[in-house]
Amino acid sequence: MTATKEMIVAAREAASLAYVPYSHFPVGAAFLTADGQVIKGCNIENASFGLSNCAERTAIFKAISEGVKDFDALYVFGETEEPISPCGACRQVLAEFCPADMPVYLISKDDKVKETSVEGLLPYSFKSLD
Ligand SMILES: O=c1ccn([C@H]2C[C@H](O)[C@@H](CO)O2)c(=O)[nH]1
Ligand SMILES: [Zn+2]
Repeated sequence: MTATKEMIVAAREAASLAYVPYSHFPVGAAFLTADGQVIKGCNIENASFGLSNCAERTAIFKAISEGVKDFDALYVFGETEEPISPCGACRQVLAEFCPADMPVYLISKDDKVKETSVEGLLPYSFKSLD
């Protein structure tokens, strides 16, 4: 699988809705689902910093809460020089819901794309279900 222009644009668009008055660091995430839907999320911060939610978890929690669970790919965009690298919390949440070999495309501010996978982001992850 390779990254599509349309999905890179979707991840960038998702970042445009970020609520980031504290970090000023907008991030966007976009899932492509098996039935061709695009589900987007942005980071949403809070005055109580620890309550902030990353773009990746916003997107996946939106999907799961709408009954969408067949994911084909994830795109993550950040205003970074090199392709953005998701935090540990998001890696663990992705490992819960997405296939280990699902492609994850990480995108920089200049549209540099790094392809990895859910397992590539978090090898030997903790799971309590078989
Ligand atoms: O992959 C990432 C990395 C960081 N952030 C958010 C968390 C916080 O709002 C801001 C700065 O860390 O960026 C994301 O949403 N996704
Ligand atoms: Zn995160």
